[in-house]
Amino acid sequence: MADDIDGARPAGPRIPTVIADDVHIVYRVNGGSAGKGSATAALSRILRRDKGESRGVRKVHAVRGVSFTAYRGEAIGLIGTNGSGKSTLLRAIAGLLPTERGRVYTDGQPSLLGVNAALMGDLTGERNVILGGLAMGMSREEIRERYQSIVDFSGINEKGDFITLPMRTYSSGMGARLRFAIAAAKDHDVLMIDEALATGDRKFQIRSEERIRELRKEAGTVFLVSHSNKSIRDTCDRVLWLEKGELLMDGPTDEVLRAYEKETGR
Ligand SMILES: Nc1ncnc2c1ncn2[C@@H]1O[C@H](COP(=O)(O)OP(=O)(O)OP(=O)(O)O)[C@@H](O)[C@H]1O
Repeated sequence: MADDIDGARPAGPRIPTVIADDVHIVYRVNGGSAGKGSATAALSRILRRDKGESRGVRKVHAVRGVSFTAYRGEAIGLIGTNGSGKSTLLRAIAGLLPTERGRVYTDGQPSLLGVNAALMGDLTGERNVILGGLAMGMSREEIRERYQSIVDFSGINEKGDFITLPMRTYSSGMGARLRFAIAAAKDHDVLMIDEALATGDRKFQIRSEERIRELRKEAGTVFLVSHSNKSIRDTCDRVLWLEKGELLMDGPTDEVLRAYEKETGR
């Protein structure tokens, strides 16, 4: 378990916020075409069908037996090469994917902030702030109070009045900044951020890293998926390293990143 390296964790007993107990996640994909074309593959498909297996459904075992306990005040980085199961694990913690085996226990409602978080492209940034706020359970009054600070935090209006344009006209970085600003306006029990920092520019990254540190002090738990080792180093005190769906390492940021960098050469 990681020791606190910068004193952000509140004193007193450690309170668990997320417990993953031997979690397995399996996707079922329709229309897969395993070995299509070869006579043996066709024969084995027919035999499988005879055994009652549904036609054309392939399974992807994306998370394999992951267990860990996260505590209040921790910022935990999730690292691993492409397709290692990071986003899938976050979605399972958020309750968006069922576990095939094992359980996820959470204290409070985890909020998942992905770069693809579902705001509406045809609505203006302004309307999306309201929509996002309502979706997070804020009242209209709370949204009105925080509206300006959300827009200021996002920096969307720094170069002109963009907040009144439809969100589909934003660059990917602008969209990610607005989504982060909306999610960060609320104190979360468990906030999960999927790559959001990587898309903003450096100035915005510094601002969002600052906000992550604040959220930790307010006793939430933050999970951050990122391919930027620097973002992970700057914000997290503990890191989970996933590879092929398995938890390879769980420990203090420096220790895990050093091993990861040695293994992957980056
Ligand atoms: N909706 C889906 N349906 C079927 N398989 C999926 C789906 N989403 C992800 N997978 C598979 O699950 C595995 C893990 O994917 P996941 O997106 O969790 O990885 P990741 O570590 O977040 O990758 P990246 O760093 O590239 O974002 C991969 O093999 C991927 O092909």
